Amino acid sequence: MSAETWVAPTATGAFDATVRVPGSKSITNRAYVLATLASGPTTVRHPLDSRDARLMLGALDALGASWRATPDGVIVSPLTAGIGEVSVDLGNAGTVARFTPALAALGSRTVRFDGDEAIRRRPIAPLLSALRDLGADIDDDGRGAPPFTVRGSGGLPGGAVTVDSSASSQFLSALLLAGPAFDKGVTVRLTGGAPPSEPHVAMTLDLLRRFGAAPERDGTEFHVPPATLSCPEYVVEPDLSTAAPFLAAAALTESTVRVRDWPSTTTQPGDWLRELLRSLGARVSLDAEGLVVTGAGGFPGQDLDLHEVGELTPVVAALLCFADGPSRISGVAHLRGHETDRLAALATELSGLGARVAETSDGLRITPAPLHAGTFHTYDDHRLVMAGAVLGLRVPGVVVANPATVGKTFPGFVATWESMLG
Ligand SMILES: O=C(O)C1=C[C@@H](OP(=O)(O)O)[C@@H](O)[C@H](O)C1
Ligand SMILES: C=C(OP(=O)(O)O)C(=O)O
Repeated sequence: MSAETWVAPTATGAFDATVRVPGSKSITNRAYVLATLASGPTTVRHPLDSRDARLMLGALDALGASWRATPDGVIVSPLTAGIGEVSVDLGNAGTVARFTPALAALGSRTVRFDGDEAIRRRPIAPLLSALRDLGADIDDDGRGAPPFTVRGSGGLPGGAVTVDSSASSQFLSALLLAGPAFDKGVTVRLTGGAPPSEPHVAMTLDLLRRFGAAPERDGTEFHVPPATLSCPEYVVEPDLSTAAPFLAAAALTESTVRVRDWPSTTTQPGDWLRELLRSLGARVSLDAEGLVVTGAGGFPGQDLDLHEVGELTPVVAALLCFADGPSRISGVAHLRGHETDRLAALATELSGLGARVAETSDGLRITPAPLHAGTFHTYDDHRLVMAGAVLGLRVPGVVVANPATVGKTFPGFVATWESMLG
């Protein structure tokens, strides 16, 4: 692999591999945020160590929390009071950009938030407006995206607020995660369409409960009363969305792939992959060791609404390029505000390798066609690197640009992928 490109390896036959994927980004970064609001230290075991997780720890450090690494985890100590001006680097991490501004508003520092060029295109206005309604003092340039500055005033009254979370479930999750620390807690009523990524909302409620809060939900209304949080130890599950390309590999090469430590119950959206792979004819079984998937060869085109599991779209789109007929992906208009405009990027890059892919208003239409060698550009999007790897399994000469960008969630992806193929 050169630094700039990686020729994704082609499978020469069926294989049998066992894979370990790192901790869930979404769980790790929620656990870190809640740990800073707890009354004592939290040991987060098996957390993700990646760019997004480090950006979160860097942000929490700037905001006045402290942490230290242990051999199998990170011990996070709560936020402390402090004054002065600090900066938070958001990189291109949605969880950092959306989950940490409320923490800044609860503190006493003046905090400037900014990051990569790409984060300056990702929506945040509905969240900033809800935080202002809850008492936060925030300056922004009116574009509805970073940069922005939060002037902490030592606490927030909280109370009732409405938010349109249809562009990202992270707006809602951000308000709920900070809810226990507001004087009056928070009552959030959703306006606009249903938030995407419903499992991530369930994940937020689950972690709040694990830290001792008592969130309640009644349809589109959520209530989080004030609470003293505590969770001396939290064990992070493997990231099931990171597992997606490995499971797709089993499906595409009639191989067997075991993903270790797949949880028997989880709020992660990646658990839906079990259902998808079964509908593609794969054999899927879950036992104490993990998930085992054996691919079955050809599969029909699919009509998939991915609204609840949008982050899986790049890998699923790559997989569907090998279906026996056309497929449709819908419900994911919000992917235009992800790491990149994922619908445009996937349409361009999959078409560039020979597939017939068209953008729709909320998804993609994919008509399989013989694919050929070429460069697969990745737009600083970790999940496009994973999609390129999946394509390369069946198409010799797929050159994945900027493979290192996969370090957002899995710095060891290329090495693990190559060792899976033996
Ligand atoms: O809360 C979270 O951890 C996430 C929520 C989802 O965001 P959107 O609702 O913006 O899609 C998901 O796509 C992202 O990868 C992680
Ligand atoms: C949308 C994603 O990330 P983020 O946490 O930056 O929103 C993703 O990982 O697919």
